[in-house]
Amino acid sequence: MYQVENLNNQYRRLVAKRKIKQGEIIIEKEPLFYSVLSNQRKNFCNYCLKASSSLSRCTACNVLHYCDKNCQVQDWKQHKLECKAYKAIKAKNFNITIDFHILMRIYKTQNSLTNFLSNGDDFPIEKQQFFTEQALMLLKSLEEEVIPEKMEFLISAQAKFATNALTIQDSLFETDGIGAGLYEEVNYMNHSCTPNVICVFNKLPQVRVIAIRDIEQGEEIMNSYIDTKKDLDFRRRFLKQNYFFLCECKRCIKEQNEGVSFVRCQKCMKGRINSKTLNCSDCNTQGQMTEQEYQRIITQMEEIQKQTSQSTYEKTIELTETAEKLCHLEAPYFNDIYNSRILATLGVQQYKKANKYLKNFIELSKHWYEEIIGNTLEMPFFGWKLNELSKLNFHLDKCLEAEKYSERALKILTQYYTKESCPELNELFLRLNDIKSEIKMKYN
Ligand SMILES: C[S@@+](CC[C@H](N)C(=O)[O-])C[C@H]1O[C@@H](n2cnc3c(N)ncnc32)[C@H](O)[C@@H]1O
Repeated sequence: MYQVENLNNQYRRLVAKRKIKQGEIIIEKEPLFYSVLSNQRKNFCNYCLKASSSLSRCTACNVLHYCDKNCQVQDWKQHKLECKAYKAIKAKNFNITIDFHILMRIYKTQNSLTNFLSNGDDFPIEKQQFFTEQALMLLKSLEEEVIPEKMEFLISAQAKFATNALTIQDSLFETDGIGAGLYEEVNYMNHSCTPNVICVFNKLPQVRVIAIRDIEQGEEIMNSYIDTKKDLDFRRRFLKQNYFFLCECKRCIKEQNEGVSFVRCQKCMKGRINSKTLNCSDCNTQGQMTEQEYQRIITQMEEIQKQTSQSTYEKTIELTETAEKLCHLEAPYFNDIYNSRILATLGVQQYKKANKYLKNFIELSKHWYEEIIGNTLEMPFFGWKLNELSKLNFHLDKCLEAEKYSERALKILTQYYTKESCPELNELFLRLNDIKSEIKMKYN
């Protein structure tokens, strides 16, 4: 279905060997190495990566958490090689990050990750010093001699992990990630801000790379390394700092040349201010806004985006209203702001309002995915949002609506997940049965 192309013997990419239809699974792979993010260790099992509120810790090192004896025994094959070292360094208050943990496993298996790009020299000097410190700490914890070959191996492994690690997501995309892993072949996928595939985790920690739109024969298969709803500045800055390239995808070039228009004109309150010309689309006078005013609005929107996720219901509503005066709803910040508004409204049990907001949110997201990113709506994200809408409608006793949303959600989600591996999908199947029974009772 795909092949690896090697340009100038240094830049690899994945290319479609035939037309790939939207929804087709392109790659399905187990990781070479994976682990839970350090800040999620108390929430997800280090072996099966499933969420649990009753994980138990390895009593010897107190670092890794497991859901049961079986997972602990399975992981012991690897963990026995590091447990003593972790106990020793934990006592010195050294923070065992996911990077350090994976580095340890790479070192212990002596996998030199030959096919993984390292970007070694591009890392800033402070980062290279950090890699050196971590390598020294690792050898010290194992009471091993520090020799140049070992240091070189450990520094290169860290650079390779930083360049190729894939974030492991929960199926509902509710967290910023539960872990990270290194997956062969997936590591050849380059970035685009208008990706044609998405990575999902149906059977943790296995990854599935799935086409989110039709891909033509010869087209490059590309995923996104970042949240595609971020603005041009953010995307380019992040990619430059972490992956050392200037993104020149079609979307970045278009936004760079034509600017974007989502800031509301503060004079007429109707038109849009173009980020390049600072002209309003409605009153159409030149220089409707100064660069400083424009930047102030962007900063304020970023601030509101952060604040709404941790505010009370009243404050969230107030902040959303302020945001609506500053920007049109297509602004990249509204996705998170709207999501917080839905959660806050559900929190105070105002289900009818939440239902209305959720419908608006889906409309808003449609705009993003269809017009800006150019994808279809057949993405898991929409499936889960439709699932939420179905739950809300069922709760509000609107069974016919609930049935319609559940069926649409199932149609999308079964392309990505199986009910045997994804408990949330199984729940959706069961709920649809309940909804259908309720409808039969009501209308027959
Ligand atoms: C996970 S690797 C992708 C595969 C890589 N091209 C290879 O040969 O192994 C990530 C690295 O690929 C390069 N890369 C990925 N996407 C790119 C893009 N859109 N433009 C330029 N370089 C890119 C950058 O060097 C980045 O750090």
